[in-house]
Formats: sequence, C-alpha cells, structure tokens
Amino acid sequence: MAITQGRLMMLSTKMIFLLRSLLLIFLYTFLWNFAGLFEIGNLVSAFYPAAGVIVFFVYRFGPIYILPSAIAVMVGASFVDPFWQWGAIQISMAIRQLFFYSILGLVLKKTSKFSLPLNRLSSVTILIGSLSVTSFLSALTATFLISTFVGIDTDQELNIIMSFWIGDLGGILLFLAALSLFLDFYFKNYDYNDVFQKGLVYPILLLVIISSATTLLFVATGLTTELGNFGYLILLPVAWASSFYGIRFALFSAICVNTTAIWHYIYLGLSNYPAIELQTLFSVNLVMAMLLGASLEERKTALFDATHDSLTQMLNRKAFFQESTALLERCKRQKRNMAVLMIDIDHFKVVNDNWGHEAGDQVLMQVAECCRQICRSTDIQGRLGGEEFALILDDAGPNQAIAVAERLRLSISSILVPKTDTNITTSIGISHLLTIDDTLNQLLKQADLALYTAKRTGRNKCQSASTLNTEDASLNLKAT
Ligand SMILES: Nc1nc2c(ncn2[C@@H]2O[C@H](COP(=O)(O)OP(=O)(O)OP(=O)(O)O)[C@@H](O)[C@H]2O)c(=O)[nH]1
Repeated sequence: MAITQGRLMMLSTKMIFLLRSLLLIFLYTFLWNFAGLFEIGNLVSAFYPAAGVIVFFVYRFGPIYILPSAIAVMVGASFVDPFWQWGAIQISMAIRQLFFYSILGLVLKKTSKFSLPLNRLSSVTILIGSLSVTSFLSALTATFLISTFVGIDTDQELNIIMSFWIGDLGGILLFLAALSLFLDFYFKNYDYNDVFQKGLVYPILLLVIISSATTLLFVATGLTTELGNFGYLILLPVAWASSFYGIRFALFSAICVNTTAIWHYIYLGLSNYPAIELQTLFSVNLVMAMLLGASLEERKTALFDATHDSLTQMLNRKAFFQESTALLERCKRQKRNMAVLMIDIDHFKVVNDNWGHEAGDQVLMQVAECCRQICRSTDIQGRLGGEEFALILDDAGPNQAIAVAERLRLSISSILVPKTDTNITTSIGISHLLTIDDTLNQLLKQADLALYTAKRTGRNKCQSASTLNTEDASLNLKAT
C-alpha cells in the first residue's frame, strides 16, 4: 500500500512527540538528580531546576506534554526511591509538582506577552512574577503534605516553606535563563563573537574572579555565618555587567557567578553558608540580572526606535542631522576631509504604481542595505524621507567620495524590483567640505543641487557639486 503524504506527516508528528518526550524525561531526570547534590533535608532541595523542564515543555509545545512530564517525575525520582515503592507522601508530592508547574506552563502559553528567549522586560516580569507565586503555592502545599504525612514542628514548617519556595524559584529561573541563552544562540539572534570583539572577556574574567574570591573567603576560610552576609558582594559584578551590557550578558554573568557559588557549595560544604542564604543569593542574583538586563534592552530599543527609520533601519532625519553636525565639527577641528552624498532612486513612483507599495518598500530596504555595505563604520547614513537617502563620508576627499558614489550607484543598479527583471537606478549628488565656514545645511544644499543636475541630465549618474555650474543649476531649480 502506498504511503500517502498525510500518513507520513502523522508519522513524523508522532516521532517528534516521542523524541521531545524522551528529551523531556532525560532533562528532568538529569536536573532532578543534579538538584540532589543540594539536598538540605529529606525531600527538600536547596536548588531545584527540574520543574523548569515541565514549565518549558508545556509552555512551548502545549498541554499534551503534561503526560510525558508525569512519566519524567516518576523516572526522575526513581533513582532515589523506585516509584513502585512510593508511599502516599511521594505520590502526593509528585502530583503537586506536576500540577503547579504544568499550570504555570499553560498560563505562560496563554500570555502572549511572554516569550523565550527572554529579551523583553514584560516577558521577564511575567516570568518572575508568575514563577514566584507558583513556587510559593507549591512550597505551601509541599509543607502541608510533609506535615500531614511525616509530622514536623512549626519552626521547621517555616524553614521548609522558605527552602522550597526560594529553591524552586532560583532553580527554575536558572534553567530558563540557560535555555534562553541556548535558544538565542541556536536561532542566531546574537553573534556571540561580540563577547570577544567588544572586550567582554575581561568583565567575564572579573566576574568569575570576584565571585570565586568572595565565596572562597567566606566558605573556605571558615568565617562565621554572621560574616557570610558579605557573600552578597557577588551581586555587585552581576549588577554592573547587567546594567552595561544587556540581557544576554546579564544571564551569562548570573549563570557564571551562581555556578561558581555552587561549585564552592558542593566541594567545600555548606557548613558556613546556611542553605536559605545561598538560595536567596542565588535567586536574587538571577532576578536582578534579568530585570536590569532586560530594562537596558528596552531602553536601547526605545532609543533605537526614536532615532531610526523603521523600514530601512537607517537614521531618521532628526538623528541624521544631529550626528552629522557633530561629525562636521570634528572634521573641521581635526582638519579632516568630509563629503556628503544625496541619493535619490530614479522614477521610484513608477515602481509603486506598477508593482505596488510592498515592492517599493522592498526596494527601499535593499537600497539601504547597499549603503550599509559600502559605508565605513564612521560614516553616517540616513533616510531623509521617501526615496531620498543621505550619507556623510568621514575622512573622504573629493576623488574618494566620487569613487564611493560610483560604487554605490553600480551596486544599487543590480537591485531588481521583486518578482520582476526590472532594475533600479539612482542619481547621486556629491558635495565636499571645503572651508571652515561651511555648514551642514550648505553642504546638503550643494549635494541636492548636484543631484538635481544628475536627474536633469539623464539620471543613473553621480554628479559632484565642484564640477557644477551652480548658477545654472539654481536657475533650473527655480524653473521647475
Ligand atoms: N513604497 C514606498 N514608497 C514611498 C515611501 N515614501 C515615499 N514613497 C513614494 O516615492 C515616490 C517618490 O516619487 P517622486 O518624488 O515623484 O520621484 P520619482 O518617481 O523617484 O522620480 P525622480 O526622483 O524624478 O526620478 C512617491 O510615489 C511616494 O509615494 C515609502 O516609504 N515606501
């Protein structure tokens, strides 16, 4: 019997479900047993990332993953007590965990503002808020169950509530932060070479050194628990890194610092570092890094939106004038050359009229891309309006500016209107900084006159203002 396309699709959907379920069970089991390293009492872990796996799979792939989550909970815990030997306490604890964290996954799924990777303040706030409430409710239920089945005194109850609550919060946040970085890297939203290019290697080293030194000082030297509060100093480098470098570096630094802290916890023991204190340090570090990092990201986005054209991502008119004026003053002070290019697409109206506004927008984006390819990082690029662009070339003499303009014209002439074989052409006007008294407006006006001449004398050409009969051009301009 021939296998139809539909059956193949169904088979592959089942296969994907199976593979994801296996991944879920593996991740959960690994993290559950990893958390076992931080056990501070029977059934109480100081740090619990495993529940984050349930939250993520239900959030990302839907309620169907509650079923493999239930299996994961059984398999994960079976390394300590095989599930067929579980008593009422283990069963009810497992159901409690499954219930609270799958509900959180479903709530996050329904909240359109939340998204992983974490790169928006609203997303981070929703995650931290909803996770705090869920882990608190889960901790209350766990304490109630332990007290019902095992029997504990009131002092212990408070301790268990706090340990469960902060342990789950820190653990799950750590898992989702690490996953967020992985997703970001996997989908290539961020070039991690930047870490090296921007000299972030030194802040990272500094973070690890400071966190190692602080934890070593208070754990290895056996200083008393009262002095252990100074361990909070490791929050400082994370706060600093998050405020300056945004969410990715914030997550990265918090993970680095917390891993260093945990390393000390595992190898040097918890004797001088009370569990709840370490948990709090851990969670505060992550919460602070996420909030500071995401709010920097939001401010950067808001500033970018206010200064850039949304279609072409080039500077808008206002920002272009601000940056160009500053560059002009620098060039005058340092006696450097400077050139202005005014670029206008030829017969752009025809593109819109014949092939629609969307095709026109695509062409504008491609022209902007050509400008980006040709400019140096110190040049300034702006979209002054409609199909008119301007470039300020830093340190470019008259011949260099003409060469750049010609290369740009050729590069743009290879752009095709989408889904057609019609080429785009441009006309470019060029002016140069000649005297100390030249203003930006004068230079733009000269480049505009040269552009006008290029249009008038046939289009698809570059025209320098220095080879222009200015009077002639002005007269013609008035005549139009
Ligand atoms: N698709 C699109 N079109 C735009 C945008 N901004 C302006 N335009 C269009 O750009 C066209 C400009 O037309 P004109 O000023 O007559 O210039 P032209 O047709 O390029 O003619 P010449 O400059 O003389 O070669 C108009 O049709 C505007 O509607 C935009 O953001 N997207």
